[in-house]
Amino acid sequence: MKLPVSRQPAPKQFVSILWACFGALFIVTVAFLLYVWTEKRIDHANQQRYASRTLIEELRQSSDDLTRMARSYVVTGDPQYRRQYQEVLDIRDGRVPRPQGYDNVYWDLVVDPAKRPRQPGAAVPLIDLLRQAGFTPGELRLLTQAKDESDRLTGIENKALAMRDFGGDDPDALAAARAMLYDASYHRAKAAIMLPIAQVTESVERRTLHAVENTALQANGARLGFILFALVLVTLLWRAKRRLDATLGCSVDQLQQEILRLGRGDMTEPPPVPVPDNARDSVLAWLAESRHRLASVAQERTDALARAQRLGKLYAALSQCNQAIVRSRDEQELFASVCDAVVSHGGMSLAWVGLLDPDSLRVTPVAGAGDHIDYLNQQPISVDPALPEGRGPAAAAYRDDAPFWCQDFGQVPLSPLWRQHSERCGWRAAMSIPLHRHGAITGFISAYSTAADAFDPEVQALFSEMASDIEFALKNFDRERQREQTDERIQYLAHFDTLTGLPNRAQLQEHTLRALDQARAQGAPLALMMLDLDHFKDINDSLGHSVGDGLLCELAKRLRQGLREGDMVARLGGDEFIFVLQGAGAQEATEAARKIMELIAQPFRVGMHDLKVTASVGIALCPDDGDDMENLLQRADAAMYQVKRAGRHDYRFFTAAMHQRAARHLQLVNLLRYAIERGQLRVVYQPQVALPDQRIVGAEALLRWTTPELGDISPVEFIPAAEDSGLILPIGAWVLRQAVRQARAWLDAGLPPLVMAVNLSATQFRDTELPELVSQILLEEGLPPEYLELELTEGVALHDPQGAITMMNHLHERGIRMSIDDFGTGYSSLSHLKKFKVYKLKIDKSFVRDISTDAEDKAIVSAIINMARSLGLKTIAEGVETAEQLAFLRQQDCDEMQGFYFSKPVDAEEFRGLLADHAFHGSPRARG
Ligand SMILES: Nc1nc2c(ncn2[C@@H]2O[C@H](COP(=O)(O)O[C@H]3[C@@H](O)[C@H](n4cnc5c(=O)[nH]c(N)nc54)O[C@@H]3COP(=O)(O)O)[C@@H](O)[C@H]2O)c(=O)[nH]1
Repeated sequence: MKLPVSRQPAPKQFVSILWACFGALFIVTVAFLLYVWTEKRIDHANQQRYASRTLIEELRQSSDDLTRMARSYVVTGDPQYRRQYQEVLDIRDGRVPRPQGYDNVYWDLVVDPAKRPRQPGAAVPLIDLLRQAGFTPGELRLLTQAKDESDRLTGIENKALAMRDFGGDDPDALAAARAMLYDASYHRAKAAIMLPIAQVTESVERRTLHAVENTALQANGARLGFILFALVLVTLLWRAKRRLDATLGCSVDQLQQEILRLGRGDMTEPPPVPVPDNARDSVLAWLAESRHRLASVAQERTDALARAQRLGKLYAALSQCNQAIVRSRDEQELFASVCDAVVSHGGMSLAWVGLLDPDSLRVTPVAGAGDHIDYLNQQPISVDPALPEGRGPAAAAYRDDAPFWCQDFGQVPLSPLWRQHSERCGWRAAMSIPLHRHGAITGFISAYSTAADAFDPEVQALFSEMASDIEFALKNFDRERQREQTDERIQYLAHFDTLTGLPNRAQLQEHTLRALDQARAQGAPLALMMLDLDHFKDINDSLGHSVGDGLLCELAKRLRQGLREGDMVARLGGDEFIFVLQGAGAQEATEAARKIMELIAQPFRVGMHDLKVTASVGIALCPDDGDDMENLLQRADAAMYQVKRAGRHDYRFFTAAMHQRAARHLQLVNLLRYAIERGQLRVVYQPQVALPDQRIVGAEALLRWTTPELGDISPVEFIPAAEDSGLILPIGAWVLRQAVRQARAWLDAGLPPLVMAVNLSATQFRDTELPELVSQILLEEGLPPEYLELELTEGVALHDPQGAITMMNHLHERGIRMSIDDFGTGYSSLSHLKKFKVYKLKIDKSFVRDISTDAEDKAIVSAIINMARSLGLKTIAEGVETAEQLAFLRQQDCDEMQGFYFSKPVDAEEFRGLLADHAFHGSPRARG
């Protein structure tokens, strides 16, 4: 790895010195070699001097030896001397090898022949040795001269020797021979030999000494140079060492120690060899810096590794969290798993999840894992900044609605409370992330670490991802819970009535089937009872549906109380309830019905209202009236219907007669289906007369139905059947068209204009198509809308006052008049009446019937007329049959009347006659 070294030692000076050292070393070496060479030359000169002297000495010595041997032989006659003489001569002339050490042993040979050294050497003539010995030419010439003189002398000696050999002991011969060796000529010859030898010896001595001295002088010079440059070298080496020390900054050993530490990867601080102040640019400083950088790199690597491990753990925690999301069945399990994962895999000291109460701003821990978990129980946690416990990590996350990261408690100003906790638990870092649900903070996931800076950006990203995964899981839990609730709701709706909580039709059916099976199996009786509140519709219409619903709920409670063990009460809808009484015969059913009616008889408190209600109850028995649910229901219904017809507030058992009535109802519905197409319907008209002058001002269209099978059938009977079967819509439209068409016809016939009143049933009035239908018929039949009046019963108008107002407004906008029929039988309030777009109230004939005799009816009729007047409405009294009734109505300023007193409903032709008659006579005429 290349280190970014800012400062490096400059080794240039050291290198220069080092090169100088090498140079000096070279010179020292050369000087030394020179010195050695000169010393060798001195040795050589000395050797040459010695060799020269030895050869000269040999020449001189051999000459002397020859003289002595010759003289000894001549004097003694000893042949040994004769042989030795010859031997010396042979050696000198190179005829026999020269013995080793010949120069200094020769005399010994003479003394002891047994010990003569005879180590052979080379056989070289002395003259050749002299020539090779490096003598100068002058010297060699002198030596050659000496040798030549010696050889001449040898001739004399040989003559003397021969004389001794041949003369024997002859004294003359001896004397002559001796004279030859001792005479003056011999001595001159001898001197002629020694003189050149002496000259050469002197010359050689002088010359070789001079050479030795010269060479010694050169050797001294070389030695001096060697010493001088050796000193220079030492100086340079000392300087180099100084420079090296300065460059290194420490000793080489210390440097080696440092490098070895570096090599071993030992980066501990502080370094064993401190960097002196004056060595800031040294190798040691560089090494220290490099080691510091390497230590930083190593630390970074260690940190990165630790971070990678931490991230790895957190990824494992995230993975665990995701697995928990998939596996957890509820939030509690999820939160616990997530906390476990964060602590066991994410390396956190503590993790917890708390839920926020948005009202109190309290955070309640619901799951946690790790050390110091007791803290969660001991310490109340809040996000309210006004409280001391409301200034922790969760509060910070809540304040910003964003993750809160505290990297070091030591660096963050904490409230004393949180500082105390962090010190006690050893926490250094903390985080809290808000968890959202439905767009609002629902809680927090928080974690604590004993390591500072535990939440670097990657860790933060992981925790944030974990939090969004948890939010995703919460959303899923919500969806799942909603689905379960929906399923439960569906289940509930499938089996229970939502308003009262009683079993519904489905559950009733299941229960009844089981109960019937049981009854059949045991041969036991069973009673099925149907209850319907009397005039419940009026309560609904007049006091509103909420009051009606409240009443039904209270009623349901009471009905439940009246049940025996094993019995069931169900609500079929509206105010209709069914009882299944197991094991009940007529006696038990009667007791049950009475008990229930007594319970109902007690007033009900619903909101502000004290309501007194009664009920009609029909009872069917199994097996007498049937042994299946459908039959029993039908028959209980028929019995209850009969109670209603008979004036309500009673109970009745099913009888055969009821069965007939139910059958007739069914028959009517079936026949009514084809009544229009079979031409069985017709419309009759009853005049409406103005009271002041008894003019016919209107007509009420009333439907009549005659069948071949059943003859005339009263609208009182077939209109409810038409309502029940839905046939009232086509039939009502047919009536409307007939009436409008008739009104147009009368107008076209020139008869006085009148208003045609047509009854509207509840179903027709609730039909949103009604305004369009009416307009269309008026348009098609060509009747202006002001000639049409739609009669709506008070009950229908009050059933849904708001809907009635809307419908009336629509009709009013089209110019169609509305009136309220059967007024007085309902509970119309003035506020409603004011909003109803009606122009006339029709006083119900039940009040008119007794106005002559009943003071209460008089008062009611009078009140209705006055109220209508105050509201700007007209009044018409129906069912006027007598002159007394008429007189009272006129006295009360009632506007119009309708009744048998004037005319029964008649067909169109007859009505036309009435109109013509009336127009002609201008006065009323009672009809029978
Ligand atoms: N939705 C529709 N309802 C209709 C239609 N035709 C009739 N009806 C309603 O049927 C009820 C019975 O009607 P009906 O038998 O025709 O009786 C009407 C009159 O004959 C009767 N009346 C009139 N004057 C007298 C009287 O002096 N004495 C007496 N006992 N009865 C009398 O009143 C009936 C009219 O009542 P009302 O409509 O309230 O003015 C009845 O409720 C009809 O509304 C139809 O086409 N559609």
